[in-house]
Order: sequence, then structure tokens, then C-alpha cells
Amino acid sequence: MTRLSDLLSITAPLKDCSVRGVTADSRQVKADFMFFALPGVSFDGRDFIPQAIAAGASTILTTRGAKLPEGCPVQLIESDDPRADYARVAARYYSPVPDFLVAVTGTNGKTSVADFTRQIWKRHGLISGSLGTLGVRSDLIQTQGGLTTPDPMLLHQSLKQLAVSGVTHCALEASSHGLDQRRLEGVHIQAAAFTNLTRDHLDYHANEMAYFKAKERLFTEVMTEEATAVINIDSPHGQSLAEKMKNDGRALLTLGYAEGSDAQILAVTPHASGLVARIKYQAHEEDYRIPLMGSFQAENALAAALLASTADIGVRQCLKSMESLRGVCGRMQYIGETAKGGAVYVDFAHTPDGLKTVLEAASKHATNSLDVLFGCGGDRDAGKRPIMGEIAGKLANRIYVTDDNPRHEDAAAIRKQVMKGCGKAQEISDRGEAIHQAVEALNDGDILILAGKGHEEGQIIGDEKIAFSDIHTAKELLAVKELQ
Ligand SMILES: CC(=O)N[C@H]1[C@@H](OP(=O)(O)OP(=O)(O)OC[C@H]2O[C@@H](n3ccc(=O)[nH]c3=O)[C@H](O)[C@@H]2O)O[C@H](CO)[C@@H](O)[C@@H]1O[C@H](C)C(=O)N[C@@H](C)C(=O)N[C@H](CCC(=O)O)C(=O)O
Ligand SMILES: Nc1ncnc2c1ncn2[C@@H]1O[C@H](COP(=O)(O)OP(=O)(O)OP(=O)(O)O)[C@@H](O)[C@H]1O
Ligand SMILES: N[C@H](CCC[C@H](N)C(=O)O)C(=O)O
Ligand SMILES: [Mg+2]
Repeated sequence: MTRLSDLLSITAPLKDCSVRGVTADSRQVKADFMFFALPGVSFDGRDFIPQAIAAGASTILTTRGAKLPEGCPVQLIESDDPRADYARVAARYYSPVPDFLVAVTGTNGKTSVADFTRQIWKRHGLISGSLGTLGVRSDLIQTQGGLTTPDPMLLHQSLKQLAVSGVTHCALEASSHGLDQRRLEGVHIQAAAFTNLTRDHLDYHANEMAYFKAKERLFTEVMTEEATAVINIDSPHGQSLAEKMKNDGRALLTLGYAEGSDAQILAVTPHASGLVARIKYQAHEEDYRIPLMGSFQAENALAAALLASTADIGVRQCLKSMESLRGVCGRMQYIGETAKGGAVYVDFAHTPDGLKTVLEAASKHATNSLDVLFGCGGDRDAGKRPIMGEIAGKLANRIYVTDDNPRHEDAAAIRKQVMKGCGKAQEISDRGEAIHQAVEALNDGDILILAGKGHEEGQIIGDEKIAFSDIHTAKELLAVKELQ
């Protein structure tokens, strides 16, 4: 039985009591629960304090200045940072967790790096897992994802489930929302990686600097003092973060094309079935055959190798393991070829830089036309839409603008904003129909990238999620057999 004193330090007038559950959602409260009343984006959790009390909450933790009804027997705890307290309490509520936890942040590449890190550990005989956009992944557990960095209670519940199943090493994705909302406070992060930072989520963060500052928290406030920072220094933000880590005397491993990186990429040569990356580490140069499509994957694989090495494995051994990596679901995933010889890939590019990166990478493999099909999600950064249109206009030949997850926005209005950037595109609202037309148009040597939805198995329209998958749709069109 959990006691309040197991979850936080209590001093008079607070009294110890049993806690039968912890939640930040009044609708989940039951007798003897601890309720965290958090001001949010759509609601203010403090408005639901009466409901939580009626449902049986025995303790409420919220912002300073909150008042409970006169004579109410419920204990009130005031806090300067109730979200951080919520996460720390969640961490104490669920144990054990895997012994060695690392996290990955950055605009693009988090899922890929987390998954590759899990794979490299496995290769070295460790029982490993990953947790993020794809959900929870280990040899024994596979659950669908919701948020990239889940709500603290779900996060710690998942970490416990992994630990109980034997997982000792786990890589987590740290989203900017998650870091800003303190979802990772209380997680014992022993190494953290930074991939890159480009435009995204400016609907949520005030500007790019605020977006970066949220990501930076992983290194300056969340990871442990002794943790190693693994930083791709090819972007200005990566450079400045690495500088900061150095000045603060933190353990640091840098990577990238940049001269002076601890692990420097000297060249990446694409091949029909993958890449050859020439990497310099401690004055020694070596070619690694990485069986992944898209030259950007060399950076992700290298970040994963360095991150995995922080668990006391030699860097060189981890670098060698890049040669047995498998692609990640929905990230530059090869689906198949049409009868005429056009190749189809599904990718999760949903940011301007992601789209540019994937199209540039694919152009190295296309001997004929490079085609792209994409849309933009609703209730997300609208400013990126015309920019993505422009990028497609510059880098692709046939362009199909279609619906992504419109959520609560007018899908036609979203498409119009994308089309502003690329007049030459065909606009086809129905995504299934658009994929059909795009596949039909392929000729020998063409490459088609279906971008933006990757692994997703649904399309969110309003509050509804209808079953839809780019992967299944394309496989059906190409008559590729599903392995299940
Ligand atoms: C903008 C955002 O990030 N919102 C997240 C946040 O919601 P919030 O705290 O603002 O919640 P709110 O709905 O305003 O409600 C405030 C409080 O009142 C409570 N409440 C509400 C109603 C009620 O009846 N009773 C009650 O107690 C809520 O539980 C909450 O504690 O905290 C919630 C609980 O953890 C999340 O579910 C919710 O994610 C929403 C659904 C979401 O779509 N988030 C996306 C944008 C997100 O987080 N994405 C990132 C980025 C991915 C990437 O890098 O690309 C991710 O990590 O996935
Ligand atoms: N290192 C990279 N640099 C630029 N673009 C990348 C990189 N890695 C992946 N991408 C692009 O971003 C897409 C998403 O990759 P991934 O899922 O690994 O990123 P993520 O950061 O986890 O995304 P999310 O924020 O949605 O969780 C890929 O499908 C690819 O198009
Ligand atoms: N983690 C990203 C995924 C976006 C995927 C894209 N399909 C969309 O819906 O915009 C987000 O929540 O912004
Ligand atoms: Mg992700």
C-alpha cells in the first residue's frame, strides 16, 4: 500500500495517509486518490477540484493560492511547479524501472535514434526497449503509441512494465511539449542525445528560441549531473548546446559532418540497398555499410551508436553494430515496386526540414522522376504548410497534395495553404485516392515518397479517428504480401 510519505516529503500540517492512485484527470479519480490540478492549454484542472473531491480524492496538489471549500477534509498541497511534482510523484509511484535510461530530443530523428539504440544494445546482449512515437517496443512488449513523450503516469507505468519483463536498458523520446510540460521530471536519464533543430511546433512555442529552450532542458535540467550528452553539432543550436555542455564540465560526445566532431562523418555514399558511411573516430577512419535508405540515416545511426556506447560498451563496437541495423516502421520504408518499375516508400516527414531531407536523400536513388505525396496536420503549426509546399515544388517532379490528419481544421483550407507554396501540385483530398493516382503514374526508375503519416494507422478528422494506413494502402496497390 502506497503512503503519501512514499511519494513526497511531508511536513506538518500535512498528515500521512494511504494513496490508492495518482492522476491529473478528475475523471479518473477514485477513493483515496491524489489529484494534481494542473492549468492546461484547453482546460484548467483547478476547475475540476470539486469533482475530484466528490469522487473521493484525499489529497490535492496544485498551484499556490488555490483554496478548498470551507471545512473540506481533503488535504491541499500548494506548489510552484505542480507539473514537475506530478511527474516526480509518478516516478515514485511506479517502480522498478529499467536500470539504464537514455533520452533523445531534436526536431527530426528521435524515433529513429531511439529505435536504433535499442537495436544496438540488443546486439550487445542487453535486454533493451524503446518508448516514444511508436509506443513501447521490446522483444516481449509492443504497444501502440499515443504521445511521443507520454503523460507521466503512463510513462512510468510503461517503464515499470518494461522493467518487470526484464528490460534493463531503455531509450526514450523527449518531445519539446513533454520537456516543457515536465513529463520527464523524475526520470533518471543517464545519457541524452540531440539530433537537430529546425522549424516545428510554432503553434505551441512562442518562437524558435523558446522551442530550443524547451529541448535544452533535457540537458540542463532533466538528465543527471553525470550523464553524457551526445550532440550532433551540424546545426547552430547543436553547436551552442555542445559549447554549453563543455563549459558546464559535462561529459560530451559530439558527432556530425562538422570538423572536430568526436565522431565525424567524412562521406556518405548511397547504394541500391543502403549506405556506406566513412566515419572518423579517434583519428581512425573506417567505412561502415549501413543497410538503411536515406543518407540522413547515417547521422541517426551514428547518434544511436554513441548513445548506446554510454552504457559501458566500446564506441567502436557500437559503430560496427550500425551494419546490422534494421529500418524503422514508416521511416523511409521501402514498400515495393510497380509492374512498370517505379519504387514506393513511406516516410514520416512532417516538417519542412524532414521533407527536404527525405527528398534530397531519395533524389540520389531515383534515376527518373522523384514524386511526393503529402499534406499537413491540422491543429499544428500552420506556418510550415507553404514552406513544405515550396520544398516539394523545388525538389519533386510530380506532387500530390492531400489530407494528413485534419483534426479540427477545414481540410480544404489546409491544402490551400500547402498549395500556396507549390502551384504545380495536383490537389486530391482523399488520401487513398491520391495514393492510387500517384502509384498509377509511376514509370521505370521513378521513386514515390508517401510522406507525413509513416507508421500511423488512422486519420484524425474532428474527434474521430478512421482506420487508414499509407503502408497498407500502398502494399495493397502493389500487391505486396503482408507478413502477418
Ligand atoms: C498541448 C498539449 O501538449 N497538451 C497535452 C497536455 O494537455 P493539457 O495539460 O494542456 O490539458 P488540458 O486538456 O488543457 O487540461 C488541463 C488539465 O485538466 C485536466 N482535466 C480536464 C478535463 C476534465 O474533465 N478533468 C480534468 O481534470 C486534464 O487532465 C489536465 O490535467 O497534457 C495532456 C496530458 O498529458 C496531454 O494529453 C495533452 O496532449 C494533447 C492531447 C496533444 O495533442 N499533445 C501533442 C501536441 C503533443 O504533446 N505532442 C508532443 C510532440 C510530438 C513531436 O515532437 O512531434 C508529444 O510528445 O507527442
Ligand atoms: N536526422 C534527420 N535529419 C532530418 N530529417 C530526418 C532525420 N531523421 C529523420 N528525418 C525525417 O523525419 C521523419 C521522422 O523521423 P523520426 O520519426 O525518427 O523523427 P521524430 O523526431 O521522432 O519525429 P516526431 O517528432 O514526430 O516524434 C523521417 O521519416 C524523415 O523524413
Ligand atoms: N508528433 C507529430 C506528428 C505529426 C504527424 C503528422 N501526421 C500530423 O498529424 O501532423 C505531431 O504530433 O505534431
Ligand atoms: Mg518520434
